[in-house]
Amino acid sequence: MTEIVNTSPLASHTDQSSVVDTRPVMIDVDHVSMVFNMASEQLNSLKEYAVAFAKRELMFKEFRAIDDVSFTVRKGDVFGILGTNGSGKSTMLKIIAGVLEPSSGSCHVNGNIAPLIELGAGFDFELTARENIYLNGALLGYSRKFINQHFDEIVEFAEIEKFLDMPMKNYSSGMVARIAFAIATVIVPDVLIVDEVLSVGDFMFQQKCEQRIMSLIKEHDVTVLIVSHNNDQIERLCNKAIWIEKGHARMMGSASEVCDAYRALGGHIGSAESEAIVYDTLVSPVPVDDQIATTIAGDDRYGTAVKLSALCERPSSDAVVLSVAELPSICFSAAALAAAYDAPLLLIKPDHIPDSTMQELQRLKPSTIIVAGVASEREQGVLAELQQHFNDAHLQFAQATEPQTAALDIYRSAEPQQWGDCAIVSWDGCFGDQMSLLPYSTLKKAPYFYIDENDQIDNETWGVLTSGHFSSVLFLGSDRTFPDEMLTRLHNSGVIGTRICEDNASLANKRINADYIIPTLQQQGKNVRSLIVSSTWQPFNSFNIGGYAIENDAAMLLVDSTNLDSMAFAIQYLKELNGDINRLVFVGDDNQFNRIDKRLLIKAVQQAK
Ligand SMILES: Nc1ncnc2c1ncn2[C@@H]1O[C@H](COP(=O)(O)OP(=O)(O)OP(=O)(O)O)[C@@H](O)[C@H]1O
Repeated sequence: MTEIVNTSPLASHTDQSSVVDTRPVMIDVDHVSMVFNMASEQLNSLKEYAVAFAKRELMFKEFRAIDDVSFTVRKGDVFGILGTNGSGKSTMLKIIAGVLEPSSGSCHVNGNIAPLIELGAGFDFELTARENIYLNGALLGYSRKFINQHFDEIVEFAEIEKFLDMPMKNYSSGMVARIAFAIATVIVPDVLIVDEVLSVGDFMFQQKCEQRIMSLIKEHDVTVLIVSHNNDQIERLCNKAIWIEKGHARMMGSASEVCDAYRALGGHIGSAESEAIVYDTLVSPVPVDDQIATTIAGDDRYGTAVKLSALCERPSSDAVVLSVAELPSICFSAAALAAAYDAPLLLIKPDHIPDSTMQELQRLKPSTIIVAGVASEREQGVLAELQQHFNDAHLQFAQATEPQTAALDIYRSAEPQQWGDCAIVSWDGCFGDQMSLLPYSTLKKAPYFYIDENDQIDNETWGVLTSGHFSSVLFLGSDRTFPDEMLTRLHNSGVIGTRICEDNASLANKRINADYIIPTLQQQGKNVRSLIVSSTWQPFNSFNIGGYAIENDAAMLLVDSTNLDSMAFAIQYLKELNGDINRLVFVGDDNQFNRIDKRLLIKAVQQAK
């Protein structure tokens, strides 16, 4: 059975520095486990609890929040703790700060600690900030005289001069974080422990805290322990880090190595085998040649479509297809229409043309504009904008907004002879296969049609498919939706029907490349050397990829970068292509593919050579 979140140590790479470190050990966590006892049934009141306790009916189940974790932090280290939600980071910090006693193992801290762990602990929210500075200072062991001496410094750092005499219950969590951080760092502690504080304040304050931490480290050699969800922050501030997952230590080492592994694997689902493939690629010594990768990304889906349009030369076309970027099926049909017209596809909102799209339209100066997917009651906005800016252009609307009727409307927006002799029939949610096919459908000028809400091909669509225009139809779906009997009927009308149905989008992607895109380009004397990397679940960046793919002899590579199985499949697939590929074009911003995702796939390309 597939393990969803892996927790075993990435052992071969755990803290393998061979240099003997002679700096004093400040924190020594030795085989620490923390077991919480939780009532196994829900008890709603103290009375219920007392009754259950008296009857000896109180049952507990053990929950191991930390499981045999060991590490040492040396003087001057800035040590980061990474891990997904609930993985045990705060519990670990509480054990180090002495707030919790470990169930087994030991934890020693050498020197005094300034713990910034639970935001608001040590404050009385009915009191003013001024009173709380003395209260919290006293709890941290500072004398009144010491606080008096440093009071202005604390207030100045926390930037709360104007609110000093306001009760703290009226403070925002960011303001509470400012005071807590200012008080805790007014002395120079031996060990500073920072939990959620850095993530609560605003950006300016976070920067100020980071600067204070850096000066404590540089000027006073303070040892710092930081927990953060933001691995960029851990990488920026820390020299070493540990990754804890569901209470287990997965990896310890230099902050940059641990952060990279966490970016590639942390919180990502997938089998242990897939994780091993991704991790081995990550740590393999193959140099990363960034030159083989390009990224095409605008500020949003509209901007990305504009970038792709601008990268394609289409001297023969003076038309533009606009599609509302809401329903993928309408956009796929519109992409096919753009291919039929040899025209660019740009994206719009239902009631408005975004600025980037408008600028590209003004650059292209089309004489025909075909708009797909604008419902009649909302069309006025788009229509008015087009009439205002493109008074002389011929405007055409395909107004239907249901996948299957919109596809027919869009098909009829071109003359039959503009279409090729192949058609594609799909269902609305089948993004991956439709994306994989885009270079082929563009090349073949193949229209996309859709099954109706009863999973049936309606009579009108069937009539178009068997009109004699098409010689072949690709069906994206299983034999439940497209049964043999239907293919036979189609065959009797002189049309060859083929089903494409694989277990997942990655397998279908590979089959579509092998059976359709690579051979079709080869027939034109072209070899596929590039892959356009698109996110499996983000079709909105990729609808007008077809024209770009054809001009660049490219096939598609669909990857879900949050899924280790998908990432491992892509790595293996690139290796199987045996060095045929020498260019990757990533479509979409960092949310689709971050620098580690890109690095992994670039390495796979280089390993294949
Ligand atoms: N006092 C407690 N009793 C029972 N369970 C607890 C207790 N404190 C923490 N836990 C559980 O231990 C696990 C680890 O919690 P912890 O707060 O250490 O995680 P974390 O990594 O800091 O999470 P987050 O990133 O969400 O802050 C969680 O499942 C949590 O519910």
